Amino acid sequence: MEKTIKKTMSLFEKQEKVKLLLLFFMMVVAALFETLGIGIIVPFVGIITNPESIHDIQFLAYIYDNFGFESLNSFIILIAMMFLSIFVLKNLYLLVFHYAQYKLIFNQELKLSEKLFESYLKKPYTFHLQRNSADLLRNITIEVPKLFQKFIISAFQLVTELLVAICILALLFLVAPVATITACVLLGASVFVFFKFFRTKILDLGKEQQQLTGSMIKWVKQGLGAGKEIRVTGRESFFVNAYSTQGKIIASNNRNIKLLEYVPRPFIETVLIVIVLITMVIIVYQNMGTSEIVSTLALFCMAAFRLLPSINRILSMMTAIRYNYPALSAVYEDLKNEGKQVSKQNPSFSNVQGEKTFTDNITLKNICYRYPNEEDLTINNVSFTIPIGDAVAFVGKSGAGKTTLVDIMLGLLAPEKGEVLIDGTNIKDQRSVIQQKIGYIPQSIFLCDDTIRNNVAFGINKDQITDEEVWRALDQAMLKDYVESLPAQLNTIVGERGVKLSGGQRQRIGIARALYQNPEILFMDEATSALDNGTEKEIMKAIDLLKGQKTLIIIAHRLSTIENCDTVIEMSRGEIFSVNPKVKKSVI
Ligand SMILES: Nc1ncnc2c1ncn2[C@@H]1O[C@H](COP(=O)(O)OP(=O)(O)OP(=O)(O)O)[C@@H](O)[C@H]1O
Repeated sequence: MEKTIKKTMSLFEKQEKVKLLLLFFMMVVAALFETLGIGIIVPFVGIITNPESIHDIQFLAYIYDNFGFESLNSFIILIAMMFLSIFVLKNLYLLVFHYAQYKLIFNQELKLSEKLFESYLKKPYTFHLQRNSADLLRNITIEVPKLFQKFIISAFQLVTELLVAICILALLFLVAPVATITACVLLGASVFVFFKFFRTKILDLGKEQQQLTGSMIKWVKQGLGAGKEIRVTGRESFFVNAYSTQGKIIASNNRNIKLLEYVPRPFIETVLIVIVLITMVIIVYQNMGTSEIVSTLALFCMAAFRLLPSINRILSMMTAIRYNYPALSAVYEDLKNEGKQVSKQNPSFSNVQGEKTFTDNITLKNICYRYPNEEDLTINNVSFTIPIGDAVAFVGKSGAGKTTLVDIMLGLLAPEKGEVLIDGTNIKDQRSVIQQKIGYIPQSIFLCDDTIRNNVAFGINKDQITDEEVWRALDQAMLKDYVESLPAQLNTIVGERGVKLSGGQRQRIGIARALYQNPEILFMDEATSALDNGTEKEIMKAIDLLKGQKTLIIIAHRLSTIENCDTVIEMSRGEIFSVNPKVKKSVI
């Protein structure tokens, strides 16, 4: 319990905790209002059954005597109006309270899902190598809402209901202590037995549900992601079956949890009927006067009327909290050790070619790298220096470690041993400068379902994009003529993952994207392999024009791509096999 509260609180910042505390006080007032609504039943019924009793209540007698009431009947109308006003006030307050509660909860939900999304984007690349994106998608879009709308709201409502129940029971205790104590013992024991029995089962169901939801998202993603291959080979049913296997277990779990939420209702109802009957017997045996018996019974019936849904809710809130606890764990684990949320403002962007930031060289010193959970080193003691302004090519058989080495130079993977220096400074220590000055063209380009302009000026605010620079980059990537021929030109939407473009056009958008920011160092990881020989030659010609202005680091399988490089480094099994080899087609 303490751990759960700590975990929950760690998701909120100081200011938000203050708001939560405020909400807690509002909750206490709400519970008092609820109790007041029930508590005033006793004097009200007492006055109706015995109007003369107003003379025994000092406050009412004062009003009756001093405000010119001529008959008890007109005074009873006033009392009824007061009674109604208290109820209206109570319900208005509850409306405001619920508004404040939902406002805080849903604002926090948005904040936390943003924080989680941001933290995933900023996690080291190795984190993403080890986690399935379906689980991350599930955490942001399903677990965070579940955490707030099911876990936290249930916790809030549980506290409110508990407070209401305690206040009502305290009120009952004042009127009829013996009957109330009997009721408390019976009710407490019933709730305890119920939970003792189903506690573990509920938590296990919650955990399984979370894992299965991730699996279902994974199968949908995989099925839709491989749409073309699936249609060609007619394997749709394989994916549908895999999806529905998980779905069936989810459906059966949902049925079980709904049943567990329902079971307490008839059970508690029976217990409460027994309690009311016992209470009546106790009251009758206590030899009270008729009016007292009627008003006490009215109080008990009203209390039972309010307590029954309250206790039902307490039980279903306890089930919901337990069932949705895994959502808290998932979000907490992924946000653990995250610092404060950073500003949503994009870092300033400049693609103006000015004075060079890097002037000397890029040096790799004794780099060793091992992928997480792997035994063998993928990169083994690699050292070399690339003078700034040079064009260097990495060649070697598939799996030799070229991409891994480039990922290390990009700062995506942190070496187990050794360091990458640019102009003598470790890249770790100049991260933001490097992000501005490095361009990277990967093997396959990720395109957003957006315009060509926004895909070239990727992740840059609209007001910072210059169309001339977009055209310049498209020109360098040999795509200007094509884009000019389109009716919407730069405003053309490329479709999801660029489906409205050819493979070569997609790749060229990626090249234009890297060139748009005028990088000083350009990494190309088989960037032109999807292009036909003619287009590749043209692009390489354009890239060759950048020689001297930019440092070019190229991984390529085609001889033609690297023929103008200053240095060719041949890799084999994670090591440098030779430098400037007589490149044969077989090694590339
Ligand atoms: N995330 C990973 N986890 C474990 N091993 C990996 C991972 N990524 C790559 N490897 C392994 O590291 C080795 C080097 O892979 P890398 O992608 O660097 O080779 P490459 O030379 O770029 O190959 P290619 O030319 O085919 O792209 C391979 O044996 C590969 O199986």
